[in-house]
Parts: sequence; structure tokens; C-alpha cells
Amino acid sequence: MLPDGDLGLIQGLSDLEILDILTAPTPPPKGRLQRRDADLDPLLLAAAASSGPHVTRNHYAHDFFPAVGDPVAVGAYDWTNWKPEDSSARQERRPRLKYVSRQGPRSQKSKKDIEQEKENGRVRDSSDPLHCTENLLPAARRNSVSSSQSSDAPQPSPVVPTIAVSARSQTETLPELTVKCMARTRVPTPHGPVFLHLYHNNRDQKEHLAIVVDPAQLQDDLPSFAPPIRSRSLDAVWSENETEMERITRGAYTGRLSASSQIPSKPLDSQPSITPDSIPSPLIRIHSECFTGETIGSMRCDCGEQLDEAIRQISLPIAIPSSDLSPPTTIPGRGAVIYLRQEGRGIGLLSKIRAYNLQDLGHDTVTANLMLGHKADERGYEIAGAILRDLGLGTKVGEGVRILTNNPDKMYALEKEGIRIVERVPMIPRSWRCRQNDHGHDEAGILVPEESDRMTVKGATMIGGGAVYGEDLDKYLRTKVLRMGHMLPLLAEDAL
Ligand SMILES: Nc1nc2c(ncn2[C@@H]2O[C@H](COP(=O)(O)OP(=O)(O)OP(=O)(O)O)[C@@H](O)[C@H]2O)c(=O)[nH]1
Repeated sequence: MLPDGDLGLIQGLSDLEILDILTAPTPPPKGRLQRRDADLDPLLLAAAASSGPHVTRNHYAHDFFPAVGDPVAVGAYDWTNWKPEDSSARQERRPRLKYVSRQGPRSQKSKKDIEQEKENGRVRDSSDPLHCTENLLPAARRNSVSSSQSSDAPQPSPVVPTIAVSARSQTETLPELTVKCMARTRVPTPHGPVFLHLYHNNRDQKEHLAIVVDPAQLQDDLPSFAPPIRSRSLDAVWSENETEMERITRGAYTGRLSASSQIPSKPLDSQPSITPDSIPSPLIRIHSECFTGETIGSMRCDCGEQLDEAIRQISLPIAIPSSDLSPPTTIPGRGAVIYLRQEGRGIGLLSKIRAYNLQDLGHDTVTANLMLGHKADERGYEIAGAILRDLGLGTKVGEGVRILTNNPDKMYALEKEGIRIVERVPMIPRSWRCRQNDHGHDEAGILVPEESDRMTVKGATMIGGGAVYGEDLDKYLRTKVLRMGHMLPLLAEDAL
């Protein structure tokens, strides 16, 4: 806004002439038009306002500056007297802004990482970012990295865990990992009822989940063929004066909760549960959070489909072979999905979104992570191991588990955590099953969707959805096989 007294002065002047007055090296006399040192460079503004050839701040030292030679406006600076300023003085007055990259060169970053690792007493080979040891970095470090990165992560209240469940020797710097199931509830899904368990732990501030499939627990009249899959920490006594209502509210009950049925559970003895030999070991999946794939149905990855497929397969009734005494029968499916909050293979949603843009430029999912200064995979499975033990799954003397995965690193990591894996069950993408087998059921006896369902795209990756197919997804799946060693049958055409 100009002072009133100056209005008369500028009337009739062109915009460029006004800018000329305001930006001249010698300010107008005091009390008249005030020179304004705007945030935006006024010379640059003048250049942008000129309608002639492209003018930059450098052109002001040349003779085609638009005001030179024109009649000098009243109060305007006479540009014919203008002399270039001493460049060193100019630099002193207005230091040049420099763009400082926040992303250090990868070579430097790796060195820093190695130093940190050495400080922590762990040295790893950083020359090959896809090497297994990279993928199996100590979870504590990874978790602290990813929790600091994902600012959107929920911040639960501090936990005072009651049950120590880690079987792994810890370094001196880290306290023993403990997890505690804070609450459990029944959730009906398109595949049948599940029990959702919410866990806290003393390593990160994230709320990891266990989706337990064991509908037999809901039916009091069903003979129990296998031990119920229950959380030791949830069923434990939390305080001397806890009430039955408190236990029931957090999910420590047995049977089906209703207005007329409220049976608090008893603390489980520490003995691991044993499944009879005739019943297959529970089927489990360790699943990593993927907002895009699971919530908005992104077809860049198969995460939503995998979560759905895992719950579906775990919920399938289990056939029990006949014996001399009994006819063949089926029992409800048993198992669990351990849902870890390690979005984007541990790099967080923000970095994953950036990685997607790099993928759109033509880079694959692995290279995109590396370009952002991350590892190909920054996930850890220590907490998953602790949750499995809390549920009595995969313990050395108790039930072994069958694991749904194609990811060899995941298997090694869980075995390192002491989880007893008795079988790997492949996770074949639905679209791949469709094209490999047109006969209704695939080799594993899994129903292949009808032709009409195959290319369903709407909600296809949501729970209860169908097969999903797309160019981005195919590229992603190929990369998992070719660069991350995933154990999937690749067709010859895919390898191209
Ligand atoms: N950084 C990054 N993460 C991704 C991308 N696509 C999916 N993810 C994440 O990858 C994780 C799922 O990993 P997958 O490799 O699909 O599956 P996996 O769990 O390792 O292996 P499987 O057990 O065989 O399914 C989730 O955390 C997703 O958010 C991507 O393009 N970039």
C-alpha cells in the first residue's frame, strides 16, 4: 500500500515505471515512495513483467534494459547514470542462497551406517544392499528408524509388559523384548469370524496386531480337536484387584461373548499347546502393513490380495483323515495373521509414496528404495516372533507352524527368532493361478475364480475381493521374484 502523499506521484505511470522507481539503486527522497525490499526479488519481478524478449537479472547490465533511453519518469532513477556495483560488495550484502540436499550420497550414508553398526557392536556387509544380512538387520535399529520416519504412527501409552517372551539373546544395550496383548475382540469377516488381538511392546511405539482364526473357540458344543489359540499375556492376571468386567472388556473371556454369556478366561499355564499328530499345524502369515494395497485397493502391489487370501486360506475347514474309530471329518480352520506395522517394507508411507514416483519414472521397487537412501527391505521380525510365542504358535516344544509366504528372508528371520516352521505354503497371486490353471481348482485344491471374476478390479484387493491384475502389479511381482528371491513360479514371458 502506498502512502496517500505518494499516490499523485505515480498516477499516469506504467507498472514498469512504478517498479523502476521502487527498485532504483538510490531510494526516493525520505517521506516519499519508500523503497521496498520485498521477499521476492523486485528486479526479477520487473523482468517478469516486461513484455519484450526474455529478460533476466543479468540483462540489467546490458543496453536493452527497457527503461534506458525512454523519457525518465518524474521521480524515477536516471538509469543512464547507473554503474555496475562491485560484485564482491553485492555478494556481501545479499548472500547467495544455496540448495543443500538433505539426501547425502549413498556412499557417505553407508559409511555412517557402518560406523553406527560398529558402535552398536554389529558389523554388516553393506556392499550388497540386497544381501540377506541387510534384510535381517537388527529389528531394534530398524524399528527405531521406521518409527522416527512415520510420524503418522499411533502413539500408544507406555506399556508395562507382564510376560517376557523373547527366546533370543539380546545385546547389552537392548532390554529383553516383551510383548503384551492389550485387547482382543471377535470380528466377523467375509471368510468367517476372527479374533483381532492388539499388542504393545517395549521396542517400538506401534500397535502390532494378530488376526487369530480359531472359530472353534466360539462354539462351546464343538469337541476340541486342537488347543485354542490364545494369548498368554492377555489371559494372565494383570493385577490383584482386577475385576471380571475388566477381563471381559479387554477380551479375556472364553466362548462367544453375549448379553447372556460372559465367562472370564483363566490364566493359561506356561506349557505350550500341542496339536495331535492327525491335525495339520496351524497356518500362519506374517504380513506387513500396506495402506495403499489394503485400504484404497492399490493395484501397484498384491498386499491387499495377500491379506485377504491369507485369512481365506487359514479359515478353510481342515479335513481330518479317518481312523479305525471315526469317519473322516472336518474341523474349522486354525491359524493367525501377524500384522506388523512396518509400512512400505519398513521405510514408512511417506518414503513409499516417493518411491512410487521413482517407479513411475521407470525404476523398479528395489531400485526406488535404494535411490531414496533406504535398504531394499528394512523390516524386522523379532516382534512377530514374540507375538507367535505369546499365542503358543511355533514354539520349540509346542505347535510348529505352516507359513504362508514366498519370501525366503522372512523364513530365515523367523527361524532365527526360534519359530519352528514345519512347512512353507506358497502365496501364489490369484491372477497367476487363474492363467496357470483353467480348470476351476489349482493344484493345491484352491478354488480358482470363475472367468467373470478374474479381471474384477473394483475392490479386488479388499478383504473378500477377487483376483487382481494390472501392468504395475505384474512388474512388482516380477521384481519380487527376480530381485528379491521370492519363491514364485515365473513363466518364461515374465522373466523378460
Ligand atoms: N518400499 C516399498 N514397499 C512396498 C512396495 N509395494 C509394497 N510394499 C510394501 O511391502 C510390504 C509387503 O511386502 P511383500 O514383499 O509384498 O511381501 P512379503 O511380505 O515380503 O512376502 P510374502 O510373504 O511372500 O508376501 C508391505 O509393507 C508393503 O507396504 C513398494 O513398491 N515399495
